[in-house]
Amino acid sequence: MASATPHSSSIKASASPNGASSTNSNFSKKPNQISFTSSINPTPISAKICNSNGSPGRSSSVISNVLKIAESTGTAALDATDLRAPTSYGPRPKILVSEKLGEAGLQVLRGFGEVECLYNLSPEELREKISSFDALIVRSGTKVTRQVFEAAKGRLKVVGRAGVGIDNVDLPAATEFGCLVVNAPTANTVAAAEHGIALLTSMARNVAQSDASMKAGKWERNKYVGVSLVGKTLAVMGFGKVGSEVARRAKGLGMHVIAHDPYAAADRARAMSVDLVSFDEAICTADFISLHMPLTPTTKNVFNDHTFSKMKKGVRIINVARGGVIDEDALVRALDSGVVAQAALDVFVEEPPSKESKLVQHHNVTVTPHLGASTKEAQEGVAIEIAEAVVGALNGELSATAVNAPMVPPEVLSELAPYVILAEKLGRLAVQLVAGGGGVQSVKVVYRSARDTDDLDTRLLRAMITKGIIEPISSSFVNLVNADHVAKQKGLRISEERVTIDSSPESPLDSIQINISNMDSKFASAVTEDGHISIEGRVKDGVPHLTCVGTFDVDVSLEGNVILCRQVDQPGMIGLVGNILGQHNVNVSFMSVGRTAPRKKAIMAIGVDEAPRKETLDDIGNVPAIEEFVFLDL
Ligand SMILES: NC(=O)C1=CN([C@@H]2O[C@H](COP(=O)(O)OP(=O)(O)OC[C@H]3O[C@@H](n4cnc5c(N)ncnc54)[C@H](O)[C@@H]3O)[C@@H](O)[C@H]2O)C=CC1
Ligand SMILES: O=C(O)C(=O)COP(=O)(O)O
Repeated sequence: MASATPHSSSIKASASPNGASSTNSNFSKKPNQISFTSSINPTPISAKICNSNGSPGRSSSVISNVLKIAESTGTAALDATDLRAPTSYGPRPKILVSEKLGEAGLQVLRGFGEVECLYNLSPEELREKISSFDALIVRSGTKVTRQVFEAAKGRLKVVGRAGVGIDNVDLPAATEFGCLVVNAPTANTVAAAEHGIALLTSMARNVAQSDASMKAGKWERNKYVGVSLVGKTLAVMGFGKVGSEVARRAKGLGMHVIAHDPYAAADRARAMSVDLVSFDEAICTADFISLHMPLTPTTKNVFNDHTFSKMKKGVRIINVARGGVIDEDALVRALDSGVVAQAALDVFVEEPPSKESKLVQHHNVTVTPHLGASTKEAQEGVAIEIAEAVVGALNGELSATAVNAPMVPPEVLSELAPYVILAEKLGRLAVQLVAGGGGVQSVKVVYRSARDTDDLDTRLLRAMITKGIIEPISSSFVNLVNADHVAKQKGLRISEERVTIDSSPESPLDSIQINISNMDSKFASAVTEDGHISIEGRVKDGVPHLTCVGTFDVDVSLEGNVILCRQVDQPGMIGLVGNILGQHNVNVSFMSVGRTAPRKKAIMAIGVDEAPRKETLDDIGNVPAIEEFVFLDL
């Protein structure tokens, strides 16, 4: 075999409309196309793919991990099991439920996997046990820290938060470990809003304090004179799901409602006759302030000495969001000074707070032990919502409530399914064309599509290209959750370019091209004039095809592995190589030849079911007309 030779810049493929021709075992020649039918299975099947040593290797997950191929129909159904860690959980995944979950949700989980409910685990116990589980379901009481993900040793694939707030889950760590986090964002909205209103009204009328007084044998009618709500201004801080439900109910009580939320749409507020105002205007003008923003680095301690000092004297504060948005010591000071007349709190920086907490003990403070979501109805709803999300995620579906992965609607997903396989396979092929394999730093992906730019979500495709490029050359496990993170860690920069073509926008993509810059190739013909290793693929009848290598057009379905040969175009080459493979019991699934001109240089792309042994490849290399060749393991 001749070693890789410099690529001729004048090469231009031209054989068929796409410049390629395919071969057929019976060599029946169609104009510009010969199709090889002896071992072709036109429908994608879950192919057993072997490593070069012939054993089923990690590459076998290429198809099965990304897609479940429906063998009976030949249609590909997306199963984004790349959300899973590489360890397999067998038929019954194990699910740890670490806090009380509604029975209906537990039933959904039990129908799918082995469920263990272990409430009140200490952090140490959780870390000890977590590596035996594929999924963890928590509420607000379990801290899912980086140490938990580390202790999971790659087995934990999904954390389900049975509720809204995910501040108890270390999201960056989850993402780094490729663990999907899903929550149940809607089922407890009404419960939380109702609790907010309960706290508002009971605080205004001293219900809790007077109840305690009566139970202590007293009758203190003059002490517990309350304040009326009607006509008072309520500032809703965070006009999201809970905040807007609180606003709606407060309006029903005759209150004037204003809201502050930097991200809320003004027309949604207007439709409810709520004025969206600045933070300062909200806190300076309100008689009551109800907190409904998430705890984030920006909202942490946003209510502090400084902001309390701006409030109207005698303001009343309700918090059913998160304790951490208030500096609790500052609130005690504001209560003592009378700036804040009363507070009603469901949530605390530390839960449970210490028994000596001055805030909890304060006579002007009403407290509940994080009960916002605790209605029967909400708990059943949340349990079902999270159980379905976790089961879906373990089944490899992309979740609509994913917190750390793109949420891709099912219709987009099914349309993109074959392109997702194509993207990963092109990534795998491209990196194997690099001399030495590793060290790839800069990849440009060109998507040709007739669709508008915002009508094509390429995040999935980019993630799968990243996976394809990184996994064959490292021990990293890449999925949709951690693809960008792993790429960054490896110093791999993937830039994307969209080329709009004049064609039917019915299919989302015409082609995907991958270009790797500044790297030598072990197959010189894959290098373009401007020095990139370049390959391109398309989806044909739902099946991914390799359609261009360097400047040579080819056409090989990417269902098995691929051998690329560059040779002098001459009669008998297809038969010669086909014979060698046949003699070595290697099943050819597809062959295609792309050439510059008759009897000049040609590239033969051969799809093979099995990985050829070294002797087979040596025999191919010994064919005098073959100038270079490469075996690419899919
Ligand atoms: N006490 C309890 O049992 C419950 C507490 N919650 C908590 O209530 C909070 C809100 O929940 P949802 O309404 O379901 O969430 P959501 O996401 O629908 O609403 C949160 C809103 O806060 C806004 N926001 C973000 N940063 C803000 C800032 N700096 N200032 C003002 N607004 C800001 C967002 O734009 C969003 O509109 C969450 O923190 C959640 O954990 C929710 C349910 C039960
Ligand atoms: O959904 C939320 O954000 C809540 O705070 C509810 O918490 P819980 O599930 O009751 O521990």
